[in-house]
Amino acid sequence: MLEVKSLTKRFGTKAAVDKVSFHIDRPMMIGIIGRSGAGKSTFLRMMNRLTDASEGELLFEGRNVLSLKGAEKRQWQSDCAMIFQQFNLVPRMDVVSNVLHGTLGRRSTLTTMFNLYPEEDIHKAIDILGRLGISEHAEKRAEALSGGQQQRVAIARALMQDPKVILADEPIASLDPMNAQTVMEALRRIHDEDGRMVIANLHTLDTARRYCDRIIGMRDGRVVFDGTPAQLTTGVARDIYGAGADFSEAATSTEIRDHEAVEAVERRLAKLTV
Ligand SMILES: Nc1ncnc2c1ncn2[C@@H]1O[C@H](COP(=O)(O)OP(=O)(O)OP(=O)(O)O)[C@@H](O)[C@H]1O
Repeated sequence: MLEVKSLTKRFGTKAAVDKVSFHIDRPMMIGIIGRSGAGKSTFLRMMNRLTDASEGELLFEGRNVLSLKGAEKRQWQSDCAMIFQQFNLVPRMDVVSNVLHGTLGRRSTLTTMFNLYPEEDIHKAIDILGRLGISEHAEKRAEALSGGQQQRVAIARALMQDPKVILADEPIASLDPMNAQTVMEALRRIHDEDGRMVIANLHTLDTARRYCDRIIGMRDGRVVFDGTPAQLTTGVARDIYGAGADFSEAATSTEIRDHEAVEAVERRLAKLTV
């Protein structure tokens, strides 16, 4: 289904992605983990052709997507929708119009300029918002929503393209733990219910373990781990993050904890001990 062979991207002499190879034979939810600069974003950007590869192959359903040009390349970009850490919505535009922007690839500039969307698309957008639990916000401006709700709008926009693959680049990095959980659950459901492949770059181990079927660990552009959540032991994680014996999983955790409450207690205790 997806075969990546010796995929490499160099910026000058530095290889940001260095001979990455792996094979995925069915739609799965895949987490790519690794510290900042490991090459995770560059990999996703090559996959949906935002960045050209320096070397290697990336085959999806037998087609080398790296050699696609023109209309075929645009079709591929529509087949593999991307969502980003910062949502990339139009803040002052209402939610449903933001979602309808997901159909831009197949519409003329004129109809887009005048916001002339077919009724069928409007119904589809509202149905998708309903699936993601945010249809009651359809008429609000995107900027009026919480981060987690905005990210679900971005997922809805991606779903308007009816993609085969969803690429999510740090989708929860800007969210608090509660919103992060809602967004990860939405991505998981899209995979489970629609059978779409989801590939998400994640900073945190516990999120990857909890939501993904397979985890790929990258370090300095290379794949240093490829396995199931159960195989991702603390020792392996230490290797992926290039950390020493003092490595603590908590440092990469998004577990729901009441941080503010803990900090408030710590501040109070600090005052008492002065
Ligand atoms: N356009 C670019 N020009 C030069 N170097 C780049 C460019 N894009 C990425 N890099 C370098 O490639 C390496 C991998 O970057 P990349 O953004 O893919 O890592 P990442 O694992 O996604 O990290 P982060 O989580 O911080 O985004 C880094 O050393 C980065 O500085």
